[in-house]
Amino acid sequence: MASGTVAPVSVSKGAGVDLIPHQFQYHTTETDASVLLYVTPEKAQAGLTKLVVEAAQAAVKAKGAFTLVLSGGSLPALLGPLASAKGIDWSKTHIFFVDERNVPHTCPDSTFKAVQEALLSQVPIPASQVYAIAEGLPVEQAATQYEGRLISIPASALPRSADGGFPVFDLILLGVGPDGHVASLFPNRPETAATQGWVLPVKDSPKPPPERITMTMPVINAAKEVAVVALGESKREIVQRVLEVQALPGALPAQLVRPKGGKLKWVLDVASAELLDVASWGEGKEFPRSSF
Ligand SMILES: O=C1O[C@H](COP(=O)(O)O)[C@@H](O)[C@H](O)[C@H]1O
Repeated sequence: MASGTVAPVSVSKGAGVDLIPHQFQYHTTETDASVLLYVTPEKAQAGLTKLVVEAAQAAVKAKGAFTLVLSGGSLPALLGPLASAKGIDWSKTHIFFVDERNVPHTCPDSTFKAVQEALLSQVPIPASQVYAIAEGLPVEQAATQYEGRLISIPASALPRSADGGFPVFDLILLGVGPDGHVASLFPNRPETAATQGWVLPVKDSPKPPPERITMTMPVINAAKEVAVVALGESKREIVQRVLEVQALPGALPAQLVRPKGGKLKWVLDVASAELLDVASWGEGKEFPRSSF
């Protein structure tokens, strides 16, 4: 058995059958993990919207602020419905980027640009609450500056973890690349193995553009909730590898995502879940857990 994994699994079907046709709970020693499997990408998008609204409401009720961390790639295009969703107080919402490309905000590669167009331009969020990467800096400085901005946020809005003093974001939305990378934490790279630091520079990313900044795995794993969103046929192979095949150390960053004491959710649709051995899930499925 992989270290840190504990069966059994309780399968709960029918929690909001329309939006969540199948919800599979995985309980591990570190995190409360589940897979939300939707029949269509549209229903998955609606499920993602609901998940964000619920996290926002809980965070504002608990501490008067909601910290939401976003990824790039295919994720921003799914965020549009949040603009009209009821229940998010944008004046109390703070937006961060789990990783960002070191490019101008006008560049098509900029995650900030994609999120701005899909969501932020549609909602009344104060500009000071959107934590974009600084433009035009060498990537090391961009990472240091981003980390410094996070450190300056009071613990009342962004608490620190008891274990290591990492920021505890309310919700981090991740994508997963075909090689299993999350954020800009790529397989077999030193940034992925980092156990210290909040934000690191990436100078030669295997996926273009080469310069990026990224939050570290300990920051991701300090979050209250992490949702990995993987929709469509192009994700089916990596979803199966991450959820069902224990990788060699360092080979699959997505298998390192285990928010300590927080919740982990995988948001899938039928196309991305097609290669999963769903029939065996009710018999005590374990999440594979590789190390770096
Ligand atoms: O480069 C990146 O890739 C991942 C995955 O993107 P996807 O398009 O395959 O969904 C993304 O999560 C990350 O933020 C981004 O910088």
